[in-house]
Amino acid sequence: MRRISLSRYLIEEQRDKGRIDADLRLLIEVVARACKRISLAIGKGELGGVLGSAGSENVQGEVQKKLDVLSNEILLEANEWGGHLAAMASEEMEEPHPIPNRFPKGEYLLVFDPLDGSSNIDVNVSVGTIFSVLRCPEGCEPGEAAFLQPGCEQVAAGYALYGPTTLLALTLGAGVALFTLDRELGSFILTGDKLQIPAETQEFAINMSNQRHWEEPMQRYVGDLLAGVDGPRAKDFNMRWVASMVADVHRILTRGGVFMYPLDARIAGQGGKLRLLYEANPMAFIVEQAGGAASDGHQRILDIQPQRLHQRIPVVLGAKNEVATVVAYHRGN
Ligand SMILES: O=P(O)(O)OC[C@H]1O[C@](O)(COP(=O)(O)O)[C@@H](O)[C@@H]1O
Ligand SMILES: [Mg+2]
Ligand SMILES: [Mg+2]
Repeated sequence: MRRISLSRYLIEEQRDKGRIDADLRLLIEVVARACKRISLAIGKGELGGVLGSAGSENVQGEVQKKLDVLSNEILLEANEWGGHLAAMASEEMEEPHPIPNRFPKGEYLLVFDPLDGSSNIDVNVSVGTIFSVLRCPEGCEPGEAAFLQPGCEQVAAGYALYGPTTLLALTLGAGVALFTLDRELGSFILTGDKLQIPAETQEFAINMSNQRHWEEPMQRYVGDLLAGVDGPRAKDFNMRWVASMVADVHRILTRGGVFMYPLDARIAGQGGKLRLLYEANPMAFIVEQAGGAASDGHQRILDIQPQRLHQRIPVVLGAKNEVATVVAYHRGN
């Protein structure tokens, strides 16, 4: 593998392969720079005064951590003046944030979960940032309607994982590349290319404490996994649950598996737990680009037409054959 920097990788994608234009290249550079700043803030922990609650709630009624607010501000501030965007939207903001008139504007839309896995911050477990890039439709007003595009329209998506090392996974629609932050150089360096998720797996990720609230097909499916070698699946399954989607999806990208956050009776009214535009769609894009699949249990996530900016959906993603099996259980097969 050529240990090239993210900048060099993006220049090659633009100049040699013609996959992206200069604006998209620079936009991703800005997002990566913001992720480096978030990584530094997280690394300081208690010493940087960044742990704990911010004493506020976001639009979805969730208590905001100081790092939720800080990460959102870092991403907003870094991208505002870049000149490549029409607007941004985030988990932490009720409405989209149009680029102020004093800054140059571009034709892209950026939507992000600035800090994913907030419940893990204070216990020093991996968290991440998830982002998705869309094109602002021709002549669009950069309001909510502009963002309501199905995930198959994404032109780029990625996540930063702030773990023992800081990683950046990126897709531009032609495979998934992985970069590791070299802390001395301050650069993301290519350490994985054309990542592939094996079609078969014996590992699943789900919050088992919600079991009694799931719908019948999910109860049956997970019941059959737990029955192991003596059950209908005739093999033993291992289970992992970090409770940071970025970390759980990254494990699947690295060693395979299936990740699920299904509908449960308590959250049925809100459609699910995970957010379509800035959690499910970017992760579905990455997983499909790595040869995996992503479904809400019934249909391909990337085909879903969003109705609202903060819409939630059930998510099943990872190993292609295992996702197909989950869908078959939902069809009653
Ligand atoms: O606490 P639970 O129910 O296990 O849920 C964990 C899920 O919630 C999330 O933390 C939601 O993300 P936020 O921290 O951005 O709200 C996912 O990352 C994770 O998969
Ligand atoms: Mg999240
Ligand atoms: Mg979040």
